[in-house]
Amino acid sequence: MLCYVNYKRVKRPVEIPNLEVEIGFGRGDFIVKLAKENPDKNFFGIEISQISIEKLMKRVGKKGLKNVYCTNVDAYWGFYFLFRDNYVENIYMNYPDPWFKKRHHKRRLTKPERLYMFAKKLKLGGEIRIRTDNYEFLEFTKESAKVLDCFEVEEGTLNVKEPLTKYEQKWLSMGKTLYKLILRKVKEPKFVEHPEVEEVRELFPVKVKVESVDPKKIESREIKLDEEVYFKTFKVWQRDKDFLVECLLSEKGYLQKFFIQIKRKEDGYVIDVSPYSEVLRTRNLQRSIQTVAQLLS
Ligand SMILES: C[S@@+](CC[C@H](N)C(=O)[O-])C[C@H]1O[C@@H](n2cnc3c(N)ncnc32)[C@H](O)[C@@H]1O
Repeated sequence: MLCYVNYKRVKRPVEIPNLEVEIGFGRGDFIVKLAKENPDKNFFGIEISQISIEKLMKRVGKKGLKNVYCTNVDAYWGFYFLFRDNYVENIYMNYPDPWFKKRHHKRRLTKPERLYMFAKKLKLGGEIRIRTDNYEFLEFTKESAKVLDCFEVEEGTLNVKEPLTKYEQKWLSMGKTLYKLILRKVKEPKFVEHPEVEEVRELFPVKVKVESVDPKKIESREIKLDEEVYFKTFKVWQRDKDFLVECLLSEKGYLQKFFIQIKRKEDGYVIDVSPYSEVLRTRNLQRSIQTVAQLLS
């Protein structure tokens, strides 16, 4: 959930001083070590794996660390929504998925549009510190950095005495060569086209004047709302005269799962996002509510 950090609601942009961010912390060994060794700094982990989040929070709680934050979202959108420009002191990526196949390169964390977002939010003089076992990934990242034209680049092989993370341990035990790549921000990045999501101040409920609701009209539908914007409905639950629709909205890769409620009123039904769903209010979320209304009427 985007507006939550450790299940506590946070205001956006995040106001946490001396902040460093680890992307894809996995088991969390590195971020926990950093936090213990640097009590005067704060560390923010971004992970798409919910299990990793749960594990990190448990560990942080047990150790009583007060300087670790984390959130469960894709790193690009985490940076996009949470941080101000020129805010983050350093960014760490340890052994990001290399996505070997060419057709999967678009998933790489360091493709230009993603690196652009990380660079924008990084302070001048701050560094993106990457470790990888995959030289081709390192070369790819250097190419992206060239496009942005805002980094001083430093690279080399790693001489590791004590493994930092689970993956580092794994690659070392296999005798692999490990590499480091440091991208130091020395100026603002050149503009690169990147995905954006339009937020709105409020979502408005939509009224439909129908006698009854036929769940078949709204169940298991997939509707393309725009380029790279898909709205899906799944199951519909009925409770007395009201309904709840399970929904998914994918906007340029930013995913929201939520429920839409359809409430019986005297002269028809009112359709709105369920108060039990935590959502980011976007233009396309409003269109999703309108779409359900259209399907019903
Ligand atoms: C190969 S593992 C490395 C884990 C850890 N850094 C280590 O060295 O042991 C990659 C991690 O990145 C996370 N990840 C992949 N894509 C991500 C994304 N777009 N945003 C945030 N985390 C991501 C995965 O869930 C996984 O935990």
